[in-house]
Amino acid sequence: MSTGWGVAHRLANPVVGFRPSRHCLPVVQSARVWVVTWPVYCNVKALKSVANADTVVATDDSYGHKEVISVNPRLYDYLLANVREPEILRELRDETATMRGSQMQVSPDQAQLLAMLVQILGAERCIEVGVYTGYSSLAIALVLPEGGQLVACERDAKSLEVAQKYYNRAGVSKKVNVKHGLAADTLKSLIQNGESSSYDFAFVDAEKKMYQNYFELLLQLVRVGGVIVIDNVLWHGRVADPLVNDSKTVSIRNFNKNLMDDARVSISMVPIGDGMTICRKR
Ligand SMILES: C[S@@+](CC[C@H](N)C(=O)[O-])C[C@H]1O[C@@H](n2cnc3c(N)ncnc32)[C@H](O)[C@@H]1O
Repeated sequence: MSTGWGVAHRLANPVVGFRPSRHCLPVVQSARVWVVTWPVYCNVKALKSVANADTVVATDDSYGHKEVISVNPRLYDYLLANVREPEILRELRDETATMRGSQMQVSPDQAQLLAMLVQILGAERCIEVGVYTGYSSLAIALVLPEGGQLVACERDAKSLEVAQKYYNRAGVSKKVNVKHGLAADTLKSLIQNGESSSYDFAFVDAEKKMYQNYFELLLQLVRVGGVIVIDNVLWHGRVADPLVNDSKTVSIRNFNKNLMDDARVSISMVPIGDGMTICRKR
């Protein structure tokens, strides 16, 4: 289990603050960047007011006076200190932090939630769309029973080399069926193979504009009661900003709206990492 959270992790994760020097404290959270100077950081009163301003996001009537909080850097550090991250995942995270695209990796708290869902479901057959260097897939594979299977879809061979190395090191390579290629093609071929309704759990974390496509294919592959988790549904907060209308944001926004109206699944949008929606097939 890890005991500390290094700069590498902080740089790799979009919701985590990081402290590169004693003189400034840049904080990246939900696409906003603040710079808090060191004297301010050291001033407990000032820090408290920063924390209060950024932590409580709603107490008004429209939320029934419920105090709704947002995760600020200090609180997120606390949250991370309460994640049980297996050593092998920490090592993979450290190695990935030196690589291009490391910010794409799910955060340790997200990986822990995925593993928890797999365990609650008693899942044996899983699919991941978008493996990168394998952090989330390894978190899933580690909790699969002997004989469990994870179909891991990824188009980038170089990333898969790293993932495969860690599957081997963790002793889970028998549980991971790596599919190198376009994820939609892999999912279609599973359906053609007669594997519809045979999967318990799926995690989607690849091309954002393909989310609706992946979802439709996975809905065929997952059994009734099975779960599909979609990452990046809050898209750095851009989905909620009507002034942001780039194609990826619009695509995720439309996907979220379609999901709201989709009677085939129960849904829960969770503000963890960059936002995840958990869908249970009805
Ligand atoms: C956000 S990253 C996945 C991160 C991974 N879940 C983790 O936690 O480490 C997205 C990955 O999806 C892959 N990808 C994007 N489009 C794809 C596609 N059409 N088919 C297969 N993989 C794709 C990218 O190469 C990238 O490695």
